[in-house]
Amino acid sequence: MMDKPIKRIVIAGGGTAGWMAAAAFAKLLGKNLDVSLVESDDIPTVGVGEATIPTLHIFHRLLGIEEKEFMAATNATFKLGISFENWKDVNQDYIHSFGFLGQDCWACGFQHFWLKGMQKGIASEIGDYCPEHLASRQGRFAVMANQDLNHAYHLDAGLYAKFLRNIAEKHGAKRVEGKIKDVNLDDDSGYIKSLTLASGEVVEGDLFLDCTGFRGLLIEDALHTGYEDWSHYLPCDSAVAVQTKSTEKAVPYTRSIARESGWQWRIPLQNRTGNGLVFCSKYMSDDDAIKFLLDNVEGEPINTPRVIKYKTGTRLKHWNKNCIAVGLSSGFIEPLESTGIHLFQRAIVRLMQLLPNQGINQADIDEFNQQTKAECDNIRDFIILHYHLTDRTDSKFWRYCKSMPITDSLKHRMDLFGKSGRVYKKPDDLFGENSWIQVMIGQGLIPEQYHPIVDQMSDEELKLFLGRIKEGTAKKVAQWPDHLDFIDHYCKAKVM
Ligand SMILES: Cc1cc2nc3c(=O)[nH]c(=O)nc-3n(C[C@H](O)[C@H](O)[C@H](O)COP(=O)(O)OP(=O)(O)OC[C@H]3O[C@@H](n4cnc5c(N)ncnc54)[C@H](O)[C@@H]3O)c2cc1C
Repeated sequence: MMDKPIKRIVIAGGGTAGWMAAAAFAKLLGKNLDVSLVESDDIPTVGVGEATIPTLHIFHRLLGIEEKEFMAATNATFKLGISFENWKDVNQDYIHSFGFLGQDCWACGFQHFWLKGMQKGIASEIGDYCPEHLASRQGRFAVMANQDLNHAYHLDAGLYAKFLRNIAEKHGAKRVEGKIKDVNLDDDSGYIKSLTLASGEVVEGDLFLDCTGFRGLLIEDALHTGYEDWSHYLPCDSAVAVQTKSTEKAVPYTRSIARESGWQWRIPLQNRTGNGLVFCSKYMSDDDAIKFLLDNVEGEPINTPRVIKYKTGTRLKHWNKNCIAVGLSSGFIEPLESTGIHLFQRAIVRLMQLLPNQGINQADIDEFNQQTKAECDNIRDFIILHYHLTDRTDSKFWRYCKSMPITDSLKHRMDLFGKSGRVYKKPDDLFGENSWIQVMIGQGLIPEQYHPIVDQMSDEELKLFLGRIKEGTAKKVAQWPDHLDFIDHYCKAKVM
């Protein structure tokens, strides 16, 4: 253990994770902490990670970030959910929106009322009862007083890091340019003492955040923490990314299009579109993936496609000795539900909440690792669900996904929903009931029965109940302007 108080935080790496951490520590704890960030201009950031989820609001509120200013600075658009195309089967689509479905009652969720409505032919698709879902389909968006749409953003990752760097430096964080050559450990404790840069400069610290991306220079190369491999559940291990000129109006959702050996993303920004193909190298070569992606983008490419290799899984400990892995150094689940930046933010806020005052103790480390593991396990299950619960058998990749072993926890969730339409949120669940319901139904799992309380309503009452919610949703959404028109007056990018 380390007895001395923590006074110096050293962040290794200046990608999204590094600058998020630097901005948060400098702004929120910087009066008593010395925050420095080491990065090398010679080592590029991974340069992807442009779709977010609504929890980013929490991080921005903590940092006092104003939405309009942040959106204009990062060419951001709004995101109300993800359109999953070809996932259940070829030519079958659904939307996982960030919104709430219909109206629950004390005994059960809205899906039970909807289910009976469908059986009786008096209900329509479940998204008709959710404003975020309907607004996605209609390409509308608005921020209005007393009417908070659950939204996130599509942003330019490079500009976001720059935006956060300004905040970090304004609050006293120091940037050190240089390539980390050696990580120096204390002979007795094995704790990290310092980093030696290629220039010979030595950067000393008390607590080190490893934000060096997939390299994991501190957490793995120096501390040999180990990795839990999830590739048997999440077999995609490669991605190719390319940016293109915009050809159409930016939609307020991410597109995720299932392909023969993986899936393709399309993320619309104000000035361009981010595209990528996530694929499994066992079934597709890098060259084929590049060709496939270029053949399936709209708009002229504005950079050269880049292939990124990874192994899905998680670090065995996210906090080891005096080093905390934040960002891709901590593991990688998969970008399907845009959970990367959320996990960085959780690691940073969790660390600040558990930050020891007088030295590091094992109880804090264990608590941090236990909370992180529970959160990652739940997200992993949610992602596996999309791949496993499919009718697709048209390629080796999809046949593997459909028949692969899944975790007991996911099996239980699927059985519970399939039998009785029930979903329970676990304490560490990032994705709430509405998310699980939309994806399970979207992927084709329709519950066998609805809750008996639904029969308290006559068919006529049920029809009125469902009709009232559907009409109210449609009326509300019809008032909102076109997504891009709204952006134009609300947060138009300064430089396009
Ligand atoms: C294909 C793909 C798609 C993704 N999509 C999303 C998404 O849509 N939404 C989402 O939330 N997340 C997504 N992510 C996850 C994540 O948000 C991004 O990958 C994120 O940009 C990674 O940031 P990072 O800071 O961990 O790593 P990096 O961007 O790789 O940054 C590493 C930093 O470490 C520095 N560094 C490394 N070695 C040294 C050294 N020896 N000396 C000095 N400096 C060094 C580099 O210079 C760099 O600054 C995606 C990830 C992948 C792989």
